[in-house]
Amino acid sequence: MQAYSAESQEILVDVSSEAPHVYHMRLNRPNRRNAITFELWGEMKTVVERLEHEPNCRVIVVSGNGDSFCSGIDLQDGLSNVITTMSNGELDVGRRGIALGRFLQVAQDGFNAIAKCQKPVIAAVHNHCIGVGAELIMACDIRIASQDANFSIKEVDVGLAPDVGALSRMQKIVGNDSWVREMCFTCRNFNAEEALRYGFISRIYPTAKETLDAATQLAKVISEKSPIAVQGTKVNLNYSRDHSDADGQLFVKAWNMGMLQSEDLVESAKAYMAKRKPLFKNV
Ligand SMILES: CC/C=C\C=C\CC(=O)SCCNC(=O)CCNC(=O)[C@H](O)C(C)(C)COP(=O)(O)OP(=O)(O)OC[C@H]1O[C@@H](n2cnc3c(N)ncnc32)[C@H](O)[C@@H]1OP(=O)(O)O
Repeated sequence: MQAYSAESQEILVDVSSEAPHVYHMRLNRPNRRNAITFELWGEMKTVVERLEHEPNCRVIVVSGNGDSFCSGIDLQDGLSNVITTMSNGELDVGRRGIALGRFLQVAQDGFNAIAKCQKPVIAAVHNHCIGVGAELIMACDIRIASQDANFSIKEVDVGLAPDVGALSRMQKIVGNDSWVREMCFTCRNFNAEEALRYGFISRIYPTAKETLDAATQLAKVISEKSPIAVQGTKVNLNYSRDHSDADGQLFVKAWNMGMLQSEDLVESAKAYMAKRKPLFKNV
């Protein structure tokens, strides 16, 4: 499954399946350090939604081809539409605003597709993870990185408030609000060790290859579990993060009133008693 650029026929987001039930989605603009364009955001949404509806896919790994994970928005091609819209003298301020909103929505939709996808998404980061690259991984469920990874919430340095998820997600990922604000206001680089210390990532590996191998291994472990239970866990973690305890518990009770009736509960118990690995059907 590939997502081609309509303009250049470039593969912007490369998808492969390297293990049963594990799909690997790579940002594929290595000559631009995987800088993101609006076209790539659109392709990302298409790819993630396709994988969400692919019964064989249970876990998604995201990485970047080439020397860096992602160097942020494409400062050449990514901002040209925005700048053209802003300087369109034929539109009044309200119409320019609405047109800009449409671009921002495409960007948000690209990453929201990852956050909303019922299947866990694991980010394997190496080297640069800048601006919207850092916002991308904030939409993922699990973030791991190589020793050389370096991050920055760079948006203020290009004159805007981060608007593709950092301001709504970063405080929920990281418990230290003071550190979050420092990173967002100063745009300074932080390395893998600092990211790990503050809980922005959960593991560090020596090299990019080892990080990707570890992400794939982690994905395999998750993919062998009941897909009903794993996807239910993601849906409910997302729901409970944004609701009260009482609402969260009501939601998971309603969820399990349906999902407990799947054959996965019985299969898990049978496998335990028979001292064998459980086998679960695709969903
Ligand atoms: C809707 C939201 C609107 C805006 C949101 C913005 C949020 C952001 O993402 S802000 C962050 C923007 N990104 C940056 O400021 C980073 C810019 N790039 C760099 O600083 C460096 O390239 C680097 C990532 C530190 C890597 O440096 P190095 O290893 O020395 O490689 P280079 O020779 O610089 O890069 C190779 C090649 O890639 C091109 N490139 C790299 N990043 C971008 C980019 N973000 N946009 C466009 N092109 C990029 C670079 O120009 C080089 O191209 P050549 O043609 O080979 O010269």
